[in-house]
Amino acid sequence: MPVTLPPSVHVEPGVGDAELLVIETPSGTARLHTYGAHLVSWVPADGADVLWVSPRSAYTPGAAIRGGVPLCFPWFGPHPSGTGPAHGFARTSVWRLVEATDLPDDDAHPGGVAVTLALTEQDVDPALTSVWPHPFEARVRLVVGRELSLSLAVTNTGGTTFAVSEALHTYLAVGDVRRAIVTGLDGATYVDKVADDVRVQVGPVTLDRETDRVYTGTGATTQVVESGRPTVTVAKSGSRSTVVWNPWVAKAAAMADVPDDGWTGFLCVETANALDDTLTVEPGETRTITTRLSVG
Ligand SMILES: O=P(O)(O)OC[C@H]1O[C@H](O)[C@H](O)[C@@H](O)[C@@H]1O
Repeated sequence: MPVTLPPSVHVEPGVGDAELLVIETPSGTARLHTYGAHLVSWVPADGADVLWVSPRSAYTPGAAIRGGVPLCFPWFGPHPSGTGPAHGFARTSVWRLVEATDLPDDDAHPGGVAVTLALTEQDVDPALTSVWPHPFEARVRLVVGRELSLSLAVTNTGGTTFAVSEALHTYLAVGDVRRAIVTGLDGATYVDKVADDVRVQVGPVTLDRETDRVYTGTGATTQVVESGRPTVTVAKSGSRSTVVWNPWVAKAAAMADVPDDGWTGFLCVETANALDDTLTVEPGETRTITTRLSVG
C-alpha cells in the first residue's frame, strides 16, 4: 500500500533505488534517506544545517553515508565475533516508509511533521542477518518541529531474548572542533578507546587529539558550545551511553570519504546504548532510544 504523504513531505531520488524524503515545515527542513533511515540534514528556520555531511560521502548501496545520523544497530562498533560490518546492518539496509503525518501544535506537544520508517529481518540481506539471526522489527520515527526528535524503537518479534547495542551517531556541524566543548558529562565514567583505558570526566569535554570515548551509565543532556555559534542541545531518553568522537588528522586522512581537513567541521555526540549499557530485549518487548536536538 503506498503511503499518502502530506504536502509537507515530498520524495526525491535517494541511494540506489531508495528514496530521499524531504520534510519542509515552517520551523525547518529535514532530509531523510530511506537507505539506512539516515537523516542527512536538519536546517531550522533562519538557521544553518545542524548536521555535517561529508562532501566526499559515497551514496552507494553497501556503503554508509558519511555524516548526518547513521543508525548503528543491532550492534555498535565492530561485530562481537568480527564477522559482520562495523555498526551493524541498519545503516546499509533500505527501510520502508510506514507513515508521514502532520502533528497539531497544542499546549502539551509542539507540532511538526512525523515520519516513520520500519525494518525487519525480512528487509535485510541474509548475509548480514546470518551474524545476528533474530526476528525483530525496528521503527525509526523522526519528528521535525521547533526541535528535532529521532527515535529508534526495537521490538523482539521472536521467541528468544537478544542483545542490542546501538547509537544515533549524530555528526554535529561545528565551526572548528578544536574550539568546541561538550558540557553535561562532568563526573561520568568513560571508556577511552584511543588510550584503551577507563577514566572519569572532569569538567567539560575539550578535544585536542583523536577522541573516541564511550561515556556509560549516563542519561544526561549534553550541549555543544562554541563561541560565535548557537549552542546545540542534545537531550535523550532510553539511552545510558553517550559517545564523543572525532578522528582528528591521521584517522581522517585515512578515511576515503572525509576530506583531509574535513574533521575540523564536525563533532559526533552520539545517543547510544553500548558496552555495559547493551540492552537485552525479551520476546515481545520494545526498547526505544530517542535523541532530541535543539538550537539556540
Ligand atoms: O567509520 P565508521 O564505521 O562510521 O565509524 C566511525 C566511528 O564511530 C564511533 O564513533 C566509534 O566509537 C568509532 O570507533 C568509529 O571510528
